[in-house]
Amino acid sequence: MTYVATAIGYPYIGENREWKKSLEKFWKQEITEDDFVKQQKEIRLSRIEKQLQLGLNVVSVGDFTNYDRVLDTAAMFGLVPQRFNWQGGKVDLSTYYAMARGTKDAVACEMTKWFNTNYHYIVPEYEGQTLRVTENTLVKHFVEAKAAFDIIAKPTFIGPYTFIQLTKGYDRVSKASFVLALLPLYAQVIKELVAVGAEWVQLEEPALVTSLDKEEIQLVQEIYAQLATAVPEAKIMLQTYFESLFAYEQLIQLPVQGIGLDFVHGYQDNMNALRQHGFPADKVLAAGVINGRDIWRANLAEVNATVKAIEQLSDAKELWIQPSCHLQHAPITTKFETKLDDILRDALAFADEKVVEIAEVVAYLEGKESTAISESMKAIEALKNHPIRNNKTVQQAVQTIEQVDFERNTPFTERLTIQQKALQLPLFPTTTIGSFPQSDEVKQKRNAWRKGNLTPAEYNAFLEQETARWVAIQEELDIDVLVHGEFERTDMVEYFGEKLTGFAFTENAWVVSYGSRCVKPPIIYGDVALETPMTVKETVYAQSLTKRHVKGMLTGPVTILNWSFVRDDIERKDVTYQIALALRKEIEALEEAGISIIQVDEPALREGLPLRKEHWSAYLEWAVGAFKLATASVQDETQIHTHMCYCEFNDFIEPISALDADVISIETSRSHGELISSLQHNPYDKGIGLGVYDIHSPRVPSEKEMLTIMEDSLQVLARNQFWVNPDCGLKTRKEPETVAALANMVAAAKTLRQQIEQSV
Ligand SMILES: Nc1nc2c(c(=O)[nH]1)N[C@@H](CNc1ccc(C(=O)N[C@@H](CCC(=O)N[C@@H](CCC(=O)N[C@@H](CCC(=O)O)C(=O)O)C(=O)O)C(=O)O)cc1)CN2
Ligand code: MET
Ligand SMILES: [Zn+2]
Repeated sequence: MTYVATAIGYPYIGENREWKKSLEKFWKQEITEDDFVKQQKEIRLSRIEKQLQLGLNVVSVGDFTNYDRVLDTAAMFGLVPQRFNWQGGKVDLSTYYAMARGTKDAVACEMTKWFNTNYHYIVPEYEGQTLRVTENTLVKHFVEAKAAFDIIAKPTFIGPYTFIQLTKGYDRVSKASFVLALLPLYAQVIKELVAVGAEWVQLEEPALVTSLDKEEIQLVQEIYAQLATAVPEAKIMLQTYFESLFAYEQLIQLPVQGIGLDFVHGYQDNMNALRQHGFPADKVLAAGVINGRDIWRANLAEVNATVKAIEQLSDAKELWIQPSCHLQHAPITTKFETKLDDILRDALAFADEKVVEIAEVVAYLEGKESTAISESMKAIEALKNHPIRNNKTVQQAVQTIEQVDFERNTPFTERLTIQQKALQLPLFPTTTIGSFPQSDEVKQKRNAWRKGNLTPAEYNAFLEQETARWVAIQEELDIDVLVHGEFERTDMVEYFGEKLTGFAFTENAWVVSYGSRCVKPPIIYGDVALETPMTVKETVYAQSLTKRHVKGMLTGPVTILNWSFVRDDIERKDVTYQIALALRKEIEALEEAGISIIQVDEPALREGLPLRKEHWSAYLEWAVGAFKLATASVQDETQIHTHMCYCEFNDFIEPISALDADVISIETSRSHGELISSLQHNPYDKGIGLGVYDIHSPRVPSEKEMLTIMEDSLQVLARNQFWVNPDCGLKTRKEPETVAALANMVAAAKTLRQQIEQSV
């Protein structure tokens, strides 16, 4: 048996986020395009070198990107929407980034969650364009790696079925023509790779782990049959991840030379399938056995046992050992984390340490002796016994939750009347989602405070000054419900992690969230408890400056869970309930302090939805439950808001309603029509603000544009339920464009009010 240590993909942001910094400098025109291209190449190659040094036998190319790998695939095939005025030829960087970020004249392509992760990809749009291979970047990167290190790398890109599923713009009829146009291009790219010496080509097909109907399975079979005919000379590694392969018995027979399975997230089902149906003797099995999207050190004794079992159950002619998915979802290295609790630090493995684990597993299979196994077990045992995992009060509180704790006192329709009376808001109230621009000054002051160059009092005074300035701006703009601006927060999850016990936060554990934007997820490693209020001071301060309502602003329990790295020794449900109970206290404290509108953001509720429909109801029961547990104890007069963004919401209206939040603000501007039509079929009766402009673009939308969106929305929503707000928080925007856009938004709301008044 041959064993190969490999990875589906390795992070591209760089140990110190060199990739991000270079890209942002290029956008700001602080470096030239030539410099940028050179820097990106250096980063690309240095990460290959590192993976080789850490012990991989085969590394991937094509796992790197200039912004997003789905966008790369779209650009490679010339799938550029007309509005970007692309003149053909190669897709130049300016067209590429216009699609990602929008321009003055063209709205950006839609951005949405990559399966059940916190990464967002750019949604390809098919408009019937003539497709062709604009540039085979995979060949370029393959040749570049060969020249630098004399290796045969494994080119990887998004496979045809997944790419087709993620593309929008076609209906059932034109789907066939899209597939027909696309497949020869896949074949061409693969042919050219083989011609320059590639042995394996990896096609990533995470869509094959989602629930598929008969027609979809048939399409998958047709696609791969056609590819096999078109490029018989290629060896295709069909790579799946995030769950077990759907319809294993059928799909395992696809005419490809290798199949990759996720034995971490799809462990149970993939093992069962393997036991029942075996694995074809003529194929290579790539086994994802190290969790590619968490931060925990693996128990190598367990992993080795799994791998041995896989080996025995399959007839595979070769076994590849790899992390369960692209490592872009994990931070890069633990070596900078010098401030963590020793027991915790010892139990961590980021991307580099995971690569080493892969090499260790292969060494074990090859019969080499190593102390790695016992060391991993010791580290995990130590963390298990950590006192922070033994907070009896918190554990007891979760065990004694009762049914009444999940429900508000009064049903929504009655609350609505009570709140309307108490809050006295105009028709179509205007508001924002919470954050205002995190200017360079805000970040610099925070940095100075962290380094001890600014006293806590000075930092606090600065934050208050910034809040006061923005309260004045909001009043000037005549916004109805104000926010304090979230200037004290680096990130809506990391900030709460720093305040709650049971969390640890890192110095450098960045992962990419979209484009160049990164997040530093906190680590939940113990029982979660609230010791002191987290947001009361800032909110009450803002409220003291104005007669208008200031909305309290919290991140919800499910989002805190989904955007953190979470301990895996207890159920996710129980961790979430612990967070929910902590938030419940915070919400009660805000209410007690006189705050009458409280927003609890749950943008990650949808992304946490299992990839298989049969698991949805179990997840939703506790996820929706956690939100209700956090929010249900308030008075009828207190209005609970929530917010969601950058997900597919069309099949999600029911769970949203089940949250029993009085008002939701929801991102829609990049995919407006779809949500509207979905609301038509699934009536929604609570307060709702459909985002009227895209906040990911510096473009200032006109009043007229937003008015149109509002008028469309009113086709499916009642007047007294409709709120007006942007798609999401404004922290990434600059001040001038923010103020200009909000001014147009308020003007549009006022015009709409006038129209209504005139019509009665
Ligand atoms: N966790 C999470 N997930 C999410 C979202 C979210 O808000 N949070 N929103 C959606 C995605 N949207 C996002 C929007 C913005 C950013 C974002 O702005 N990220 C920042 C980092 C934010 C941060 O922590 N900033 C630190 C600064 C960290 C830093 O870069 N410091 C400099 C030095 C400071 C300086 O700039 O002077 C350095 O280390 O070099 C701070 O504010 O203090 C970035 O990539 O640039 C991320 C995600 C979905 N998923
Ligand atoms: N309150 C948060 C903000 O405005 C919600 C963001 S959702 C990703 O930034
Ligand atoms: Zn949002």
